[in-house]
Amino acid sequence: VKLRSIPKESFLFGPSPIQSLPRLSKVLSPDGGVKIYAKRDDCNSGLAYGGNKVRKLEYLVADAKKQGCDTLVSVGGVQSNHTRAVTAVATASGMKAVTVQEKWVPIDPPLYDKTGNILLSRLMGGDVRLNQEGFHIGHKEATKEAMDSVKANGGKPYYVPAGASDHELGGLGFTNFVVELAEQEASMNIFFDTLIVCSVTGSSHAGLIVGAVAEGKGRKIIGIDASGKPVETKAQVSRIARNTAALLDPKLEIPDSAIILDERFHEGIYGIPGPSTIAAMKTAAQTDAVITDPVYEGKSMAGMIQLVKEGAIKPGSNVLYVHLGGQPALNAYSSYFE
Ligand SMILES: Cc1ncc(COP(=O)(O)O)c(CNC2(C(=O)O)CC2)c1O
Repeated sequence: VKLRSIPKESFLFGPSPIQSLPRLSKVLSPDGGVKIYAKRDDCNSGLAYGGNKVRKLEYLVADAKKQGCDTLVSVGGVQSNHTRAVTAVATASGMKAVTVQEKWVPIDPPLYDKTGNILLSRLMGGDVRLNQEGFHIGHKEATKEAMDSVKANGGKPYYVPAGASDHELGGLGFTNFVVELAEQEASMNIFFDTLIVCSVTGSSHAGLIVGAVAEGKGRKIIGIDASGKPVETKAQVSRIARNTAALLDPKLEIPDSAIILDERFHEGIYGIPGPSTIAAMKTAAQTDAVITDPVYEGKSMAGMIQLVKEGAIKPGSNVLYVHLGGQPALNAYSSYFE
């Protein structure tokens, strides 16, 4: 109830589509024991390829407007989907965007800082500021400088942390995702007992946990770490989940058992695909033409494939792959697919 009373923008087309993946299901569960579907948050909005950040930013942009801000300031890697989404929602809302893009991934393949997400941000007129700072999911010094520069120019900046995650409103988007999912399940007459989601700055995963615990239907949320720093990610997921629960219903307890992060698929480092990521991307693309990216969804797809294959997901399960986006960055990683 409280969730519906919190203001949000309308950046989404409506409920993101739920798609059956029959050929992938057949490959992973030949006896039909496990059925796999995807909820396509990568197709959730007309704003510059949409994705999970657009869903989260519905709440943060409403807050920015309430505060009379005119510029969104945020941070990510060179090929950040998040900073592209911040630029998109700012532009569509008649606001400006300043994005600090750091060297979160220690590689320099052809066109890495010219194509994909950063190209989109520039095309939308974003103020894109590159630096050489390394990866971390926390708050970064360079964003403070960017905030100060906006103020110095008479602007009123609104700070959006990495991934729109470590923010009071960061978990609401994906808590609302579960409400939306339940409505779709009712009309489809199905229940997805297991959700698989990529986890890095953690508020997509955290929001799903809050939604699942609040609805009390025993829905299992399995986060697949892609940060390569699972201790930090798990701590941030836990913190965001508990802060979001407290915001919505002080009596809502998030048990440790609800916070599941599988650390086997990050391939040792954020932002670089390894063999299992590339193989998973090809499996998804070559069964149901589901396109994933080498930084995020390719790693959660690898996680889902392994979890189904090893029998960690019991027969009779309906598994929902939560597709959060990321495809534009593929163009910066073409050298990995030659
Ligand atoms: C396509 C895609 N899938 C999953 C995730 C992980 O989501 P969380 O950050 O909410 O854990 C991202 C995040 N991306 C970040 C970015 O800067 O793009 C915040 C890290 C993502 O873009």
